[in-house]
Amino acid sequence: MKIGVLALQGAVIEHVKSLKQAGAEEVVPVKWPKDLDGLDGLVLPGGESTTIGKLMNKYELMEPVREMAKRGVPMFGTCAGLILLANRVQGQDWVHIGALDALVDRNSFGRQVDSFEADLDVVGLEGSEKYPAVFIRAPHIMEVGAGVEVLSTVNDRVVAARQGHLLGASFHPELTDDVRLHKYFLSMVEEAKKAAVK
Ligand SMILES: NC(=O)CC[C@H](N)C(=O)O
Repeated sequence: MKIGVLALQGAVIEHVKSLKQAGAEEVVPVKWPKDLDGLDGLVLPGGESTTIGKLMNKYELMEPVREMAKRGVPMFGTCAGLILLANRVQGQDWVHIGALDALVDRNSFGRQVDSFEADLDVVGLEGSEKYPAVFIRAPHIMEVGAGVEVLSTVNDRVVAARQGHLLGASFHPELTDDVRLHKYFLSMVEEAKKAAVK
């Protein structure tokens, strides 16, 4: 299993570590289109979505990543990565990858609480302990399409969701020691691989 982490800006090394801890055999940083070759899954880290989007265009990664999403390669977008993955962004007339059927609102938790932690119930994770989530100038999901499963909410706001091979979270799972969400993503990658073999 080979997982890529988009490495243009943001929390890259932390995702690499978490993925390895969660059991990924090979994790590679993605900077150039050739780095996408042979990936079984791709993580889109947090940072600043406008900047990452611009860099994806500059490094000619946007089109191939869109194609991969269409082909069913599993992708996990966290924070800015969720914004990159969404097919609608509130108040913005453009999208980036545009794959996850969701309307996302940027920086939606207000200035005074730009960063906070919350213990969440997340559907599909191992065990019954709450998941410690770190939110940094985080987006939230305002609406989801019919094929999207809501995995977690904070104050009635959707902060994690899945649509088949696509996973998105408002928070930063790579900044905690709890790697259950990364494990969950790896299980999606396994599923996709099995489906492809059949
Ligand atoms: N921590 C983050 O990734 C913040 C996301 C950032 N506020 C954006 O809109 O892109």
